[in-house]
Amino acid sequence: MLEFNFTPFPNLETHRLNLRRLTSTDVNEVLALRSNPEIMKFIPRPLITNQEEALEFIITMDTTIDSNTVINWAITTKENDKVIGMIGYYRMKPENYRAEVGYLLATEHHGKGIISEALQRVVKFGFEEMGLNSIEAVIDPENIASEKVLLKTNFEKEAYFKEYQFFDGIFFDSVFYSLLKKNFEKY
Ligand SMILES: CC(=O)SCCNC(=O)CCNC(=O)[C@H](O)C(C)(C)COP(=O)(O)OP(=O)(O)OC[C@H]1O[C@@H](n2cnc3c(N)ncnc32)[C@H](O)[C@@H]1OP(=O)(O)O
Repeated sequence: MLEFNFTPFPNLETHRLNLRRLTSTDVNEVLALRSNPEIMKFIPRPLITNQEEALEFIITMDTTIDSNTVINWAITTKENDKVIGMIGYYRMKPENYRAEVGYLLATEHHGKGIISEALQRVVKFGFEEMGLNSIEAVIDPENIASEKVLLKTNFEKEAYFKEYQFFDGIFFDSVFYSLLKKNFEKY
């Protein structure tokens, strides 16, 4: 079974971005991201509605990183340490050397290739540092922007599950994408 170790926290860097640990000082940015119905439209999680819930989210992330069960990075630009998005492996399947990646980004930064850039780095970390053999991403079939990000990062569409998830009284279809280590290594 694969074992993860996120201590010390792995800060990552890309051409334009820093990927760092969330701290309690990021509470307003986390609240802005997770309370925005437009950003959360395709993410089946309850909206965060106040600072207390945002702080609780940060503390939960911190605890799960400490226990090596989840890893989440705050995305900032190199010019400004303010959080503009988040990316992470939110569901681990260590017995299968596999993890599920997820991400979100503040609306004003959409369409500039930011998540593609962050994902490329996080995928590299997943294969080279975490020891993953495969990475999966689960998206809503209407989430075209997320699909484009995955395809640009060489993920392949594997399956379409009808009414796979139940959230807020509705059954949602889910599309599964994955990237295998052996295919990542080709690029
Ligand atoms: C696996 C998962 O985590 S699923 C959940 C993903 N997160 C969300 O849905 C949260 C809300 N959405 C977002 O935060 C962002 O839109 C993301 C994360 C999906 C994409 O981040 P971005 O940094 O904007 O992506 P990036 O700029 O790399 O690429 C997006 C591409 O989709 C395109 N696009 C964006 N919206 C749309 C749309 N509605 N229809 C068609 N294309 C679109 C962009 O033009 C761009 O295309 P290009 O590569 O040809 O230029």
